[in-house]
Amino acid sequence: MLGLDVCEFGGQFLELLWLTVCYRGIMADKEGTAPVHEEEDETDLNYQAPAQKTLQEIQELDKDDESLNKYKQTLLGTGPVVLDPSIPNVQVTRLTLMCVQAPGPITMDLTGDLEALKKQNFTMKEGVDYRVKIHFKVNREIVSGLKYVHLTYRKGLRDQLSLALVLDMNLDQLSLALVLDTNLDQLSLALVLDTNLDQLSLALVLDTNLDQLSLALVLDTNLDQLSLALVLDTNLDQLSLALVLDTNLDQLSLALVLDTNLDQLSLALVLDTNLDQLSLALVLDTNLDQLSLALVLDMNLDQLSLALVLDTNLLAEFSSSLYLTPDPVSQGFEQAVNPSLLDKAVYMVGSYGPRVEEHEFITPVEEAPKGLIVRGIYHIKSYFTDDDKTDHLSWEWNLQIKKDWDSTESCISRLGVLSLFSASCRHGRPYALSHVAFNDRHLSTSSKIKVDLDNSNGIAVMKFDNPPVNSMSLDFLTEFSINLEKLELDKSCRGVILTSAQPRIFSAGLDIMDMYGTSPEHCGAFWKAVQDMWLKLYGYSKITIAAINGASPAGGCLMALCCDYRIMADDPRYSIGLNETQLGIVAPFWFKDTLLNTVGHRTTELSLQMGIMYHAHEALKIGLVDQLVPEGKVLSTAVETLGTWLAVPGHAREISKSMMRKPTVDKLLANKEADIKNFVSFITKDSIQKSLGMYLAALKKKKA
Ligand SMILES: CCCC/C=C/CC(=O)SCCNC(=O)CCNC(=O)[C@H](O)C(C)(C)COP(=O)(O)OP(=O)(O)OC[C@H]1O[C@@H](n2cnc3c(N)ncnc32)[C@H](O)[C@@H]1OP(=O)(O)O
Repeated sequence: MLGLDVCEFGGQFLELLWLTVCYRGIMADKEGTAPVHEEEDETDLNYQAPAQKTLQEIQELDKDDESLNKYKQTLLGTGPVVLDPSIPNVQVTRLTLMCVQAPGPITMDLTGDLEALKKQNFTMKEGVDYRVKIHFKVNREIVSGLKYVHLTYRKGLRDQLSLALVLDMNLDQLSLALVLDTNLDQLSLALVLDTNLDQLSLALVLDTNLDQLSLALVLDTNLDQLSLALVLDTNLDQLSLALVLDTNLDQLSLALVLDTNLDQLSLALVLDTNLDQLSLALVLDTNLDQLSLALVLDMNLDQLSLALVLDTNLLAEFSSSLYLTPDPVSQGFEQAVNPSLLDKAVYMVGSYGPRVEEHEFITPVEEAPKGLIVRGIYHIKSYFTDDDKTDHLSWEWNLQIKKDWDSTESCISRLGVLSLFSASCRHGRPYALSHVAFNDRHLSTSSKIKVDLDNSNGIAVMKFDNPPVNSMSLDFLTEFSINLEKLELDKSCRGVILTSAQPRIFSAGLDIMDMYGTSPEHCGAFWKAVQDMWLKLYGYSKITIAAINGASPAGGCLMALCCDYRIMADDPRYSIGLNETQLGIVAPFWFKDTLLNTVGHRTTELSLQMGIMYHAHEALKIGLVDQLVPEGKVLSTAVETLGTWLAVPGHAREISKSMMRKPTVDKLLANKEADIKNFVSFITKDSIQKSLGMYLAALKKKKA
């Protein structure tokens, strides 16, 4: 019966989706002009827009079908929410850089002065994982094929550095020429030294790119003759070095040390001659990120000293105490200073209907670039557009990649919550209050988790408050991991209790809406957030206790299983278990391992195959939970229990925990990417989507 309903429903739903696609054509006529993206490639798909339907026409279709109407509401919204035609149909309100490791949220307000944003730098630590989240509103009409385009330019980029140093001394003559030319791929150095205290010549030519290094050094002196030749040639597999040196006519010493591998080249050249003294030391150290050059020259025919220290990341700042002449072909230098397009990212946002609440779109996880070479300021042009190139919003901003975050204080103050932070400090519970303030102000207009740290005992209580059922959406998971990480770093926190602020439900597990009908990119980002939550919680160094005050299926059970101890409300209405198979999906290996490590092999086998939800007493019997207490005492018992755990020597407890759990954690760490791929390919399968759809429909039907 359910199957039949779902089939019919599926057909209608597909029709609805199709009509939504049709809507594109209409929207193109109604909105503003297209932004000019010079850098954007055009692909003509010869697409013929199907017959157009208005929002009203779509809403009229099958209007007696209740379940279809519910879906229409989800997809299309309830209808226009802003009638005023002077207000744009699509309003982009915020962009947030979501990063678990960030000391505070990185949010830009897009409803204010966009010009001011151009001058503002948003700091990101190199190498961190982040996602971009965009909030936007749709006011009147369905908008289709939304896209977020992100063009990244390097600001102040010097992808070329040229240095020429010419020195000419005339106390019996010394000439030195140093030419250095380097860009990201190539480094060329030529050093010519010529001195006429009865003649010395030195030429050093160094040419290296990522694959090949050539060095030639020729030294020639004629105070009763000295010759030196050094030839070095190396490529990816090979290094050749030839050094010829011989003289003792009034003393000359030369030492050349060259060390290179694919990532690094170090060269030290020391030359010492005593024909009334000349000393030269050249130290060159370069890798793909960095070039350091030190040249010290010391002449003593009435004395000349020269020191040149050059340190550059091949891109940005460099300094020299001597003449620094740009590439003679000044055009090259000019070009180097101008920003150049480094990257273009296009994210398909999708189609959305009018709704009072804001929609949000989150990009897949990206890794911030890492290394000295990439640190610096990037200029970003953002476009919120669609297939028809309507310019819903374009703005510019700067992203600064740094070795580390700005200090917490400056980061928070930049976001305008410093006053809240200091106010909370005055109340003696700096973490909890500042954090709550920070959540209220930034993480979302509706914080999904309340954190309260009691400084008198070091116990933090995290209360899930994501109505109606504390489902773990991408936002929830991100907020959870950030909170957990902050508590881990907070020395005044000694243990964490997880519980729910919602009546009768600890957590309904993963938010099915994040897995049903969403893009593969979204599924990937979502799954990464699930993994991160698990990795953080299962491998958490501090004591964790689950105070399970309600139903706890699937992901809710997993979260409880990650804790060190589980106290459940003794109420027959509440059940707990990994019930994934009941949804037609398979719990991944790390869900299985977490259960296995708690209740043993046989129980896990039964539990997973059957997707069993255990009532509180059964859960206690199989060891899935450790203690049952009346509902009103769940939290206080958790606090008491944590107190007894805190009496155990912390170091020994922590090592024991790690000893037990590390192999399980390592297993996922070693397979993180593959696990994401598996999940995405599994969850996006038609048959799995159908199962999820049926499960959702059954949930709703049960309610009806
Ligand atoms: C390789 C793949 C591995 C994937 C792993 C997945 C692990 C998971 O966690 S999957 C999620 C599994 N969760 C469940 O099966 C729980 C389903 N929900 C329930 O059993 C019940 O909702 C409840 C016992 C938690 C609460 O029952 P109650 O009667 O109080 O509330 P309902 O009327 O059922 O629900 C209210 C509302 O919430 C929606 N909802 C419930 N659970 C979820 C969920 N997990 N994700 C998204 N939405 C959920 C439910 O549909 C209702 O929505 P409407 O008000 O719109 O009808």
